Amino acid sequence: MAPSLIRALFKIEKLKATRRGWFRSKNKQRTNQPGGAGGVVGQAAAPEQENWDPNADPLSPDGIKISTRRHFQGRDQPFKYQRIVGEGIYGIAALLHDTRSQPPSKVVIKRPSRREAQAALRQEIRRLRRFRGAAHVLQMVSYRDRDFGDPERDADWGRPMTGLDGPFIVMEYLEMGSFEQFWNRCIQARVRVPNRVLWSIMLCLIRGLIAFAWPPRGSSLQAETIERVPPGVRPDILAHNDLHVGNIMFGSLQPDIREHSLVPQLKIIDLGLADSAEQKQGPRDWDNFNESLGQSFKYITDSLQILLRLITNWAGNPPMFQQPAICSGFETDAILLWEDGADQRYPRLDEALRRLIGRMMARNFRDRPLLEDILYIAEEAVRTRTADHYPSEYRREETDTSIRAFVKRFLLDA
Ligand SMILES: Nc1ncnc2c1ncn2[C@@H]1O[C@H](COP(=O)(O)OP(=O)(O)OP(=O)(O)O)[C@@H](O)[C@H]1O
Repeated sequence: MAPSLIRALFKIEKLKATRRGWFRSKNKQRTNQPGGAGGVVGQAAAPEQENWDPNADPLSPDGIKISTRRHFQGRDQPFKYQRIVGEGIYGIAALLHDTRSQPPSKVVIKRPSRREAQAALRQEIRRLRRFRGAAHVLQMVSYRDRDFGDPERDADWGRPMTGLDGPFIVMEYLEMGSFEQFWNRCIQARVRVPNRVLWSIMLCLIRGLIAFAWPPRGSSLQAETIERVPPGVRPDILAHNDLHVGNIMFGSLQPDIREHSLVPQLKIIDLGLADSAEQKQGPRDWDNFNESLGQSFKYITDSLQILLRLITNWAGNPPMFQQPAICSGFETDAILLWEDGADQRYPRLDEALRRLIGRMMARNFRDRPLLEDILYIAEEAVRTRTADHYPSEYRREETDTSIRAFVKRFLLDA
């Protein structure tokens, strides 16, 4: 192959890998604050006021930070400004304390810091409306956008937001940070992630995928419901288009819901680039559906593959241009798990999980299992696996007590 072609291919692969989060973490700082969300450079570290330009253009990152802080520092304002939790190309995300609720709760407001980013935020509002009620997608609490009229102006939300320019989104606060931060912590500690935690993460990712195939389109008061495959309903697929490890975040523990009583649920965020799959791929048919869903599978299992790499504490970059490995007679891109000798290298890994990932990442989407089937397998694993399922030498790290300690160390107290 000509060197220039190799270089071009390498660039494409690196771009893809960066997108997936393989390289991103090196350039990021962690906030290291208890419950601190966000992994974006420059957030909430130094005293914010001193770093911002007071004469900044109102529609610039500094200008938006200043106007947000000022607005929510008003004396009668029930939402109290806390800090910036995220900053990106789009704009800023600021944490607010809602003093009216009992006990007081927290929400995040996302505002664009560039004119060009306003359209993406409007798109995100449009998309988030479709996901109302989805347990594994970020939930919007309120918003303002001309296209949809003023915020859902009930007495609760309208008044505190008066005077704040749209578009903006008010959303639930995901207090335990991103999958990427979690991954970094695990890598640094060279820790093995228990199988039952991996299964729980896998189930969340599958449920998120179902939400993207059948967005619930709930009302503004819709309670969150666990995603299931609706029998006989054709999917209405939305492609996320930016599903990297920084855009998957941890929510909270839910003692009343078995699935999340030990491990917090994951939520997909940042729907600014989400788009209908059919717009990209022409008229919808089942092949298109499978293909676009297959692509989402790949993003999702890329995230999971990163997690699985923790088991060997391998922090290097993935090999490029690799031949696929073979799993159950199919070519798979889950190479790390299925290349020769991988089973001996990951002796603690639940074989059913290894096989499921191998099949989900089959290179040919026609070889991938049906969504209903992977959901069933993951649900059953989360429901029925206890420490007793695992060989005696690995059992200790799979007990409820060990998992609680793991979650406390790497998520709750991190
Ligand atoms: N609801 C939330 N709760 C806690 N932190 C959040 C929330 N929403 C966003 N963040 C933080 O802000 C960061 C940026 O948010 P988001 O991904 O929505 O913006 P973006 O500029 O579109 O990002 P990207 O660079 O991934 O495209 C997130 O990575 C996260 O750290």
